[in-house]
Amino acid sequence: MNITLIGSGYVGLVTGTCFAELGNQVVCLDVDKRKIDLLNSGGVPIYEPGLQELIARNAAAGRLRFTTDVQDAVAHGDVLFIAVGTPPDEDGSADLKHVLAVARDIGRWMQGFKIVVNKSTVPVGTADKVAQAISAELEARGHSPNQAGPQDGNIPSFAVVSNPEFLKEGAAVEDFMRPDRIVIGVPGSEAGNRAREAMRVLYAPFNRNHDRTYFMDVRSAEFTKYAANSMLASRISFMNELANLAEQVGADIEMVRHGIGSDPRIGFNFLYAGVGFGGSCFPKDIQALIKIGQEHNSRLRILEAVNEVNDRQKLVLTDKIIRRFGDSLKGRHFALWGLAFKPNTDDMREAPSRAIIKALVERGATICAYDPIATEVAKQCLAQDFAAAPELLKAITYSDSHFEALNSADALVIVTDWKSFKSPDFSEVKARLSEPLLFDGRNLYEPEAMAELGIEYYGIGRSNGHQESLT
Ligand SMILES: NC(=O)C1=CN([C@@H]2O[C@H](COP(=O)(O)OP(=O)(O)OC[C@H]3O[C@@H](n4cnc5c(N)ncnc54)[C@H](O)[C@@H]3O)[C@@H](O)[C@H]2O)C=CC1
Ligand SMILES: O=C(O)[C@H]1O[C@H](OP(=O)(O)OP(=O)(O)OC[C@H]2O[C@@H](n3ccc(=O)[nH]c3=O)[C@H](O)[C@@H]2O)[C@H](O)[C@@H](O)[C@@H]1O
Repeated sequence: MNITLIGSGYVGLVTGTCFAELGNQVVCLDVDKRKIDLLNSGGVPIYEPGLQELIARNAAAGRLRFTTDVQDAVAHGDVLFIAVGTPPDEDGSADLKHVLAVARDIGRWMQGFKIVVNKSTVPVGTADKVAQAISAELEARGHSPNQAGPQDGNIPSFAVVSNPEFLKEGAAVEDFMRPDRIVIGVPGSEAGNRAREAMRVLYAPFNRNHDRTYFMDVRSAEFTKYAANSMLASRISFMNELANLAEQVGADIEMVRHGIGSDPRIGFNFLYAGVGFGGSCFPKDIQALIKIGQEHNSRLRILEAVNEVNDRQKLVLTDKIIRRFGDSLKGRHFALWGLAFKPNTDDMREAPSRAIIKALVERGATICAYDPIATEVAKQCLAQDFAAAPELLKAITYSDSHFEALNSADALVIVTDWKSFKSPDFSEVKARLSEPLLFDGRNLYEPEAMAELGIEYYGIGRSNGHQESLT
């Protein structure tokens, strides 16, 4: 099948590359010329395990190409995926300017029948707005908009489908290739029926052992995406809130996690307490759903709390540091392991490390940070964060060795749960730190083991560390 991905970021690039891997002819379009030039010269603009090899293989096989030429990209695809960003507007609602710009581009250039697929995360009702934007362009070209069904091959007609994406960064290729489910919302029309059949064929390779596809109406598909992210984020904030209470009552959240996760109705996934959720999606999607609720006079109180708890949680580790050292951290130096919002990605969007670094540096501390992948992206993001006080940036240095980052630090602060942090040589850690002191925002280690090693250890929700000495 001929497929076009409009927007070649985390979702567009992974989706396009994976469809090419399955034998489709794929064009990835982006407005960012630097991104496309980089892709055309064999580079990959994001870090995602396995992606580079897949891109190289499929580009070499002639199944995958990259362009900034909208007309060419729209002409190529029988299926046009919209995979552009939907960032939060000032009031928290999803900003659809990129999605609607793409819809207009499609309407401006399309010939014949096109299946337009919203893969971006968008509010309920967006498919209708996309259809209106395409129709307006078609009318401007002198065509009467025809969503009903293509009788003549050259007359522009289309169906707008919702196919939200559930992949996780850091495991995007794996998640895309082995999805739990494929949600497809199709309109109830002749064009919709044709789109449904095309989507069934496109996704057939994922359904060989059992059918994972859920066909539904467009609005339910759009809503499903927000519901899934909201449910996952709620679990995390719930566990974080319980972790904070566990410290007060002398319980260990890791024990509690095992105790509840073993109930299959609850399950073990997404029950890890930590420094709060970050990334480009949970924070913005929750805000967007809250906003949708407000607009429909249906306030989502639980989600409001999920966000509030998360904002607070990003500073829980800093609070522990302040309680240990006092409010001024002038003269204190910290080693910080992990900048990315989660392991296996270089994505720094809404990363808890940004809030933690800001809070420490504003109190006078200096930091040496190490991240296996995200350092370069982090430097750019932190430059933005400190735009109003650029002199504070000097307080942050970076190391390309996690051990060297420890040298002469007053404590080690762990923010991201990269695998390579899980079993460090603790004698080396102790030798390099000026004090054997560890603030672990991801509960990577056991408090008892740390005590045996003579390391003063503070986790999240762990009563049997040194938490009591902070209160
Ligand atoms: N990042 C993730 O893990 C997931 C993201 N999503 C959703 O997918 C959407 C895309 O997210 P990401 O891929 O992370 O965004 P991204 O920011 O990495 O990529 C978006 C790309 O679209 C391009 N773009 C913007 N306007 C354009 C236009 N008019 N024509 C062509 N290209 C244009 C940008 O230059 C950028 O390269 C969002 O709605 C997001 O919520 C959904 C599931 C997972
Ligand atoms: O819509 C999206 O963009 C995506 O958002 C999330 O994926 P992602 O943000 O890439 O990463 P997650 O693995 O979900 O982690 C999000 C944040 O939650 C944190 N987290 C996750 C799990 C957990 O138990 N505890 C916890 O604090 C992570 O550290 C990270 O900061 C969802 O998991 C994907 O299904 C969805 O497609």
